[in-house]
Amino acid sequence: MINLKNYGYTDFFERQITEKEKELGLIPARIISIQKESYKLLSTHGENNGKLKGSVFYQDNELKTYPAVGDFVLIKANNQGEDTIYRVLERYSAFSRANPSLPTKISGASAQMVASNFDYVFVMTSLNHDFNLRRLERYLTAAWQSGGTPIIILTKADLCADYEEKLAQVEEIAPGVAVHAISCYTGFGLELLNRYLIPGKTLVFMGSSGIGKSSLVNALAGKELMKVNDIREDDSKGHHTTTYRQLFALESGALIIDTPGMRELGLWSADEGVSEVFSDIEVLISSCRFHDCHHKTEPGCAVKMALADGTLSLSRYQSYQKLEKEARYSAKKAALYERRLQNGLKTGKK
Ligand SMILES: Nc1nc2c(ncn2[C@@H]2O[C@H](COP(=O)(O)OP(=O)(O)OP(=O)(O)O)[C@@H](O)[C@H]2O)c(=O)[nH]1
Ligand SMILES: [Zn+2]
Repeated sequence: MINLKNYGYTDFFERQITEKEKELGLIPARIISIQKESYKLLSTHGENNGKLKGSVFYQDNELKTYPAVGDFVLIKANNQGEDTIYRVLERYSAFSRANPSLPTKISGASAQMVASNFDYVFVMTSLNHDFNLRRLERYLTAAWQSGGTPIIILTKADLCADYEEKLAQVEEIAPGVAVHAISCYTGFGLELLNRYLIPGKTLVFMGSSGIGKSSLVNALAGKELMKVNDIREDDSKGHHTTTYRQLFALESGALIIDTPGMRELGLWSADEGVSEVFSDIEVLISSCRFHDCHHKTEPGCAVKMALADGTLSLSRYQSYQKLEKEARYSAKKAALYERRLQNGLKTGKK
């Protein structure tokens, strides 16, 4: 019999099951892949296909949370055919695709969830063409916001003569985040990643196409689980090779989620994430003489001073301003939507 604990099931989920649900005979399962409308599940009964319980999911479209890969759901197991999915248990971390008109916080249904219940987010960029600190900041912001712990992975170290300098640049923009330079070709740096391959813990990968995600998955697995796309190194224009959604276990007992949606993540709402990534700037701001300082002409402005003496680079400050503005914008949208939703509920409309 399968022990769901080996697949990340914890008390956090167990506590969410009501007495009534237990009486109904519902049991937990983890979603391990989704293809169109068809779900693949893992429960104590083993692997099976599942379908949504229609009466629960289709009537209440706006508020229902649809399952994503990584979710723990409650099912009625069926030994003859498909299991029936009753509901999605609350997630401790999640990524969803950008949908600015329907913020994820409020509507799990419309903002498409692409992965959930992961512990580590491998934020990846290659040390050659893809290397871009500003993009890394955006990924990092989204990673913090997802609820997972970001780990930065700089790939293709074998193609970069000055990787130590780049590593230092990354450490500067990512205070408190572990940064690893690796090469899947030479094996350089890979053994240091073993510390994240903990039984029952789930990993996701974030990064542009062609930076070596599949190669890393294969290296960690010790065998070819993912097809590696052979792109020419001189143009770096890989195309998406992974077209199926999956959650699978490595020999170490760690779990990996790799879904196509993870590869298309944008940055939509970064409210909490921004202060994590730019904590140095937030510290500066808090030491401006005026608490409502605009960091323009005010005397005693710590930001202006840091910009002047070079402790804060202009590009980093500009990137902070941009993300902070986006975060404020999406927070406003979220609030507006929430108000509309509540008004709708009060008047009985949905
Ligand atoms: N030089 C070098 N090339 C690498 C390394 N890792 C991967 N590559 C190459 O980079 C290309 C892309 O690798 P993939 O692992 O398919 O990258 P991916 O991020 O999974 O790409 P998508 O599936 O398109 O998202 C392939 O040609 C790999 O052989 C490395 O450590 N060093
Ligand atoms: Zn100021």
